[in-house]
Amino acid sequence: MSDKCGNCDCADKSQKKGNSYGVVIVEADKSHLEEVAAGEDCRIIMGGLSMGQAFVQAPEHRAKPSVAEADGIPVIDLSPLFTADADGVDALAAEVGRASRDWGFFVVVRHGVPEEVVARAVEAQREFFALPPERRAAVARSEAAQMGYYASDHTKNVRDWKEAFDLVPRQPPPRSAVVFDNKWPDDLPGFREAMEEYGKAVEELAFKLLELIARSLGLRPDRLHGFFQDEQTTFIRLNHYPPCPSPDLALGIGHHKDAGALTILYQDDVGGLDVRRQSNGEWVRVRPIPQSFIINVGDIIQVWSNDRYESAEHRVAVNVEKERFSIPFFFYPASYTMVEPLEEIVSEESPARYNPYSWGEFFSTRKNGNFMKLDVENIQITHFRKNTPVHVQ
Ligand SMILES: O=C(O)CCC(=O)C(=O)O
Ligand SMILES: [Fe+2]
Repeated sequence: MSDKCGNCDCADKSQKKGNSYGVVIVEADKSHLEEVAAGEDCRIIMGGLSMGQAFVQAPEHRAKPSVAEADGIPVIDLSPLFTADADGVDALAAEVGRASRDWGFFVVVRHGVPEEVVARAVEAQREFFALPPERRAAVARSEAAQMGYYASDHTKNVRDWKEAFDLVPRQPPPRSAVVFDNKWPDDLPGFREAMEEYGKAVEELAFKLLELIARSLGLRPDRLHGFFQDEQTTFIRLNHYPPCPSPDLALGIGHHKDAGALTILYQDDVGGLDVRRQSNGEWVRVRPIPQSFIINVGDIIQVWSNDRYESAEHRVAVNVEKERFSIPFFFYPASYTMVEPLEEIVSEESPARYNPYSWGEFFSTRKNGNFMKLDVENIQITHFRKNTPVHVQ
């Protein structure tokens, strides 16, 4: 096997050439691949990625040149959490509930995560992606040890125009199916400390948000905490989207829903995150707001709430001129959690819409799916929906 990735110049030898690991070509779809003239011949290398067929989205999934910036995505000021104002917290929970129901997404400001902690993490992230390729490759993830660097993720079998570094803010016990050992780059002073500090601060915010979600569902504030107490499978991802020569064809991340409970996302000032609005199915861009986090409820909260809240589809558009950085914190429960609609929420009139599923198994299947081309869609919560035929895209 060659010592290079089959699709670009990254060091991922597991990548087979062209279509064996790229776009699933359904007969009717073949035409759009010709727009990237014969793959290799037209390669433009940017930020270590080179444009080729594997990145080409089917026409219906591409970003349109102008997507409205959403005024509609609610911006929620969390400061009532930090004053002893019980009425303020109730009103906040109601606001979080409405946003989770109508959008599945909201932006929080005055969230309590210190500005300097975010700044140090972002600085460390930029330094990491500025390292020469061999130093990034030295901390590459593998199928057996999935934390670390990679430049070859696929969403729905189309390659994403990005590189990333995954780490866990807490070490789960070794009995988890997936190995979660962090890989820290050598000679990058302050990187590990900045990430650990960031992970701790954002986890505090995650628990506060969980409490607001529980209150908004009429549950006791700490009702959901137990799922995350000791053995969380939470991880942090540092995303780097280099400038892209064909932002009309490729995406930074293809359309998807987040599988976990909550995602707490830092984005820089470039913009590119699009959310599919639930009321009309239109894509809207989330406007960058300094010192904010974007929050989305993931599939687990959709299931716990028995569809009162919906995990919204989103994607990341890229652009020709600017690189973009983001940091999602994926707040995931312990791997032994059985995910099912909460008993307080289901009733005779509103029976459970999902069969229980094991989070650990779901998570490992999803993660392992990142390493191979799948003939069917990777595992989704729709597969556990009661009385619904399995949906394969
Ligand atoms: O980079 C972003 O804005 C979003 C990233 C995202 O959706 C993800 O990593 O799941
Ligand atoms: Fe996402």
